Amino acid sequence: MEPLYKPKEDGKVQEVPPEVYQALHDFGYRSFRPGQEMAIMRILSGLSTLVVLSTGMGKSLCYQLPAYLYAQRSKCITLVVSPLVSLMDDQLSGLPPKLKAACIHSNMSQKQREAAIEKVKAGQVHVLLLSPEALVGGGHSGSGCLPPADQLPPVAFACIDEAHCVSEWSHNFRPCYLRLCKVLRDRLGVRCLLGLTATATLSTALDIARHLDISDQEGIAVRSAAVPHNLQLSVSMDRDKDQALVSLLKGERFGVLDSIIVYCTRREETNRIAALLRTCLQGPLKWIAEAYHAGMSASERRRVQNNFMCGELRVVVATVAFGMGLDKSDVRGIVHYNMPKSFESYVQEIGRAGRDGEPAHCHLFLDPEGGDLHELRRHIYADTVDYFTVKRLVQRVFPPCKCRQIHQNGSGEIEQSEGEELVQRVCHTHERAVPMQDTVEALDITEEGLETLLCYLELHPQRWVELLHPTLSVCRLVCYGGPPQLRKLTKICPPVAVVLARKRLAGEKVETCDTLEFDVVELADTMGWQLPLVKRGLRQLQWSAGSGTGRSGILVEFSALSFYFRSYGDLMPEELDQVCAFLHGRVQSQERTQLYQLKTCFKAFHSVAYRNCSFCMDELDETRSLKLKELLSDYFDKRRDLDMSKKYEEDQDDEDKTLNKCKWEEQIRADVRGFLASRSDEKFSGRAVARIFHGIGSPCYPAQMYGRDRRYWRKYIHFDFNEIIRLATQEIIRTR
Ligand SMILES: Nc1ncnc2c1ncn2[C@@H]1O[C@H](COP(=O)(O)OP(=O)(O)OP(=O)(O)O)[C@@H](O)[C@H]1O
Repeated sequence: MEPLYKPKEDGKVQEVPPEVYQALHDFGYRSFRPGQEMAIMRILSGLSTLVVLSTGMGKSLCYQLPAYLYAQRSKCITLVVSPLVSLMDDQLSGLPPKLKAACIHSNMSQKQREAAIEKVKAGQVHVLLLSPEALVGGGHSGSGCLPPADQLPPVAFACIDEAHCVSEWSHNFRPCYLRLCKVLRDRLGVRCLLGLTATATLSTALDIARHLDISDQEGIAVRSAAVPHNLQLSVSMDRDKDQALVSLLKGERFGVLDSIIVYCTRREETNRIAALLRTCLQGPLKWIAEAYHAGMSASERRRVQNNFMCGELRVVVATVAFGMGLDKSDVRGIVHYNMPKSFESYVQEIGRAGRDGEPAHCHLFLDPEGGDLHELRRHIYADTVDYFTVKRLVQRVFPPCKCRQIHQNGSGEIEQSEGEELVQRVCHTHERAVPMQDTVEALDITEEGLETLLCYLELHPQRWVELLHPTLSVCRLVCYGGPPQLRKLTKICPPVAVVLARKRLAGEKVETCDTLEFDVVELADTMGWQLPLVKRGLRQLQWSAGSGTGRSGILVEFSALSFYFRSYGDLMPEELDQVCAFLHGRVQSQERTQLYQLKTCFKAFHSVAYRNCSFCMDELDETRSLKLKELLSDYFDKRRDLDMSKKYEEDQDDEDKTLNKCKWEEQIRADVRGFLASRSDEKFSGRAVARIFHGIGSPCYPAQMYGRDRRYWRKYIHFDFNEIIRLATQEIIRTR
């Protein structure tokens, strides 16, 4: 769609016209907050923009105002993609009354979704809120919920909330976000994208900007200070954290504060600590402390949140589930009972305090033994895969094709150039499907993990694969009229003829056959037909020709939700090795980068920590608070490599490692042998054992089952994960 204003000759935006100020007033605001003006003018000029602004600084206006102004000029919609389905209804009701909006997400019934789409088609909606899955597909349906672009009003622009999820180096990469940009551009013809995020380092912001096709300098509209000035930060390393927490909340700094959130990592802990605080604290408020976590019922959570919002509840002891979308400006204190998983999380969580600009206090308890650090490391290891698994995946993604053979038969030889033999690509890619559930079980990786690996292949400069929408790939066709009915089908339905002919070639008896089951993606690809056409043709077999509504006595079912993509089939063995090496290297860099960041985070907190909280519970030494803020802005504002694996390697403390090795190696080996003997009827890889020793569940070795044996589960959480893999693999080979 045409932008509302033309950018100036030099690509910069025009002065803000009066109608924009008018709209701002219509929304009930007197002036713009920093950054809003620039972002809004860029969107109205059709220039893609990334807005990085701390929570509560007013990011939403950056899409609301342009959406409103575009809709004033012509019939169009603005798409807003937001990953927090649970907050979508709140977001909807929080929109300015002038903006008409609807939402579509996977938790809605089919009927509700259809009603929303009807409203959109009828032009009654300015803003359509969507979950990423509703836009790009995923989950069980495997397809998005939106009708084709030609049935929708033109899209003015699309806003991507939590835009950091698009960067594979961000603290919260979501592979479906990559597909999201593609779908918006290719399928819906969107040219102007607005990315919103509260937390991104400068380097991540540049990476996000690249994905949003923002090339100009001003594309990253705003970057606010990492930590607001009104927050006072402190860290301490107490041996008895429970006692320290109670003392802190009774001390002069926190004792007078009304609204406090205490963040814990584990759900069970929130209950325990809330009970502890109820016992140890007394006060005028009706409820002193309550727990909040995602495992509680929706009504319980609502009750706790409401009591906190209206000021009747002083302390909420919560997991990070609490606070997203919380619009309470006078939260006065944030306490981290455990170390947060990254600087991004820390900044986001403390950013929930003092939004009204008044002073607020934040305190973090750092485990002196590094217990939290070990706990957080587990999550990093949970996502990584070994070389062998990568190889098995690569075999599934690049099954060999016959293109080279056919090409050679045709042209006689492979072309040569300047005396060197070149690997000539003769295959122009094939459409393939890899069933999700099967692969999850066979490779013992989560669906999300698999999708991430496929994304890496797509992001590689050589574009090893091109990802398409997930699809159902297995077709089952049953002829209730028996084998003669199936044979008749071969005359009217070429795909059925091909499947049957292949069976015959494979030496199967087709005369008695009345049921077929086949990979419809592979079939369509071999025939050179488009998949939707083949599927439609097959589906139509269920209806009698001519009669319109009569059943034909043929059942056609599609199942097995699969990753669906285009990939080459003529990769030489050395190229396949290269692909494996690339993927494995990528996974390792990611693991090391995250480990490095985690360690950096721990070191930073450690460098400003008091020995115990008695040093900061009554008053605060400003210098340590300022030093932590400096470390945080250094982290967020300096440009540095996204891949920090080299730094991690440099940083590895060899001495420490060998010390650990000598002390633990024999014991770990003995435990591996003991573990294998106790489960002699099962098969384990070194990684599977290491996961169990670290207390990490996986699709094939779930925590519910393996966590019961307390002898081994989590036993070596403090010990280097990769080292356990090495030891376990050696022991496994030895016991074979
Ligand atoms: N220009 C403005 N003038 C005054 N108030 C504003 C302005 N823009 C936004 N606000 C107010 O600031 C508050 C926070 O805005 P908003 O919810 O958009 O923040 P946000 O950056 O999206 O936060 P989060 O990251 O939590 O989603 C809202 O109450 C909103 O009404």
